[in-house]
Amino acid sequence: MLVFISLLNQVLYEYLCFCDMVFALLGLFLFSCLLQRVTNRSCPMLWPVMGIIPSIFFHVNHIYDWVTMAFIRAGGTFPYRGMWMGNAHGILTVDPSNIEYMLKTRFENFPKGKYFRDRFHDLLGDGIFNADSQLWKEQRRLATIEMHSNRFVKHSLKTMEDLVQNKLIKLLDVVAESGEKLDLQEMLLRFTFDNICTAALGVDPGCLGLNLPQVPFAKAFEEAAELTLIRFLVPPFVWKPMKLFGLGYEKRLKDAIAVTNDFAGKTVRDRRNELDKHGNLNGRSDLLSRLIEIEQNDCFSDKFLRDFCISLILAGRDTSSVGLAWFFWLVQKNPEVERKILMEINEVLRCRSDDNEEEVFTLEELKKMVYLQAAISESLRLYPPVPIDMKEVIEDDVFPDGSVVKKGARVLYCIFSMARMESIWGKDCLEFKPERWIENGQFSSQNQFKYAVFNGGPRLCVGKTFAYMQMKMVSASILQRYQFEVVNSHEVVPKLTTTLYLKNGLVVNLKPRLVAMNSTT
Ligand code: HEM
Repeated sequence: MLVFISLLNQVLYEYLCFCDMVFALLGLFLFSCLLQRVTNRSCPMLWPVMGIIPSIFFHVNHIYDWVTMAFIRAGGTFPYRGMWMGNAHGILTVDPSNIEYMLKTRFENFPKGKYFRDRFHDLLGDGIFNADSQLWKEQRRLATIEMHSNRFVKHSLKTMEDLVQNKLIKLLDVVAESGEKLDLQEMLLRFTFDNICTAALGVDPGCLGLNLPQVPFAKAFEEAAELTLIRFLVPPFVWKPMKLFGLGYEKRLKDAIAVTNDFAGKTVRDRRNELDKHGNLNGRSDLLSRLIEIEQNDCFSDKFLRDFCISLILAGRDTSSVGLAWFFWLVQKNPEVERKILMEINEVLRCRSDDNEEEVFTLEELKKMVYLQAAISESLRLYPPVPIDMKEVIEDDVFPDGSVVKKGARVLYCIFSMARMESIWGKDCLEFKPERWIENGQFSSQNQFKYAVFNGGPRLCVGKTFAYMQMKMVSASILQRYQFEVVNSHEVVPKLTTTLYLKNGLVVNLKPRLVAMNSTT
């Protein structure tokens, strides 16, 4: 009996000790939460052990709205921390002076960094989109010279004209005639993939065929890009062994990257053979051919050329199509803006000489479309294709607003939320208002760091001119010919990923625009 009582005592004692420990931990937890709330009231909660993760988890269904409110409450910048031992820490900001400091003033201290590079290296290698320092500098120099040359501008305009006239319009005619619904975003994604491949590689993959074919290169590219993003969600101690042993999604990623590399690698080899055979590539103006022609003493390896092209395709593939999809949605919701765009197109067409039978627009005509440019810029402001971006910190630093960052931290800047800050865009920041881009009848551009849609500083998007030309050509050609209506029950919400896709696409009904273009409706 005595033994039994002493055993019971022992168990009771250990139970009470355990309860004490649980209560002590709970107390500590509550105390840390309280301390956090008291000392950092205006910033999102950083939970003990889990950091900001529970806050994100609670708001995941409306994360953009939540983070925007968090910026407003915090005055533009707040600190974050990931899971204990995960080494993720830094700040989130929408403050234009911080962004200028990071992207321009202290550019060298805020590279893309190892975190980004490690995850993207299998797909992008050392391509411009994934490189820093010297490796980046040389590619940037080449890209800037070639992409802004008259030859490339003419070539890209020609590729856009051909695609719009011979494929996009034909496809949309068929759909409009059939009366079937159409996912406009899907169609635009196909368009921009064909367009960037033709411009960069000189090869049209044919995604915009009338039967909307599954193109293995396009499918593999899309899969490789999507699966790479999983590496940002799972910790390295999970994805690295999976990669090593070829398990799960890492196996699919490896296969998709192999298809992508084979296609791009073969294109590089074929082009070199063509040069050997004919002695020049005069008939070709795509970027790959230009680089092969200007290189001296074979200084670019096949891998360098392949990586360069793959980076360019990744950067120019979905950004403008996603931007266009949001643009069409906003225009449909704002008939007055649509009316003004049509008036402008009409005016441009009226100036054409009688013998101009062109079905698409010339560069000069696109340049005249000031209101369209303003409407596109305004739609990119509200729905930036790259909604959030990130840089790594090399050395401890202090931002203009006083925020301190430590070496190894990461700075995230939320371009989506910037558009919704009264402090940046004024009281009407939430309105779709192309007029804010027009001064004395001319397009008036905004400061790069307030409008960071195309990034800013030395790493400003190198495809910006291309993107505007493409978006103006496509939107003017479509609006000129068709009326469209987003189907009634269709839910338009952003997808949670690094590019701001419409989660459910943009499903519309198309009708030929019967009203003559010299009318304004
Ligand atoms: C609306 C369309 C576009 C938007 C909003 C956009 C936005 C951006 C942004 C935010 C970056 C910086 C990314 C970073 O460093 O983290 C960037 C870089 C880049 N973009 Fe674009 N882009 C667009 C279209 C294009 C197109 C069509 C091309 C190619 C023809 C292109 C080529 C590039 C390249 C090569 C870079 C890397 C530049 C560098 O790191 O020096 N972009 N773009």
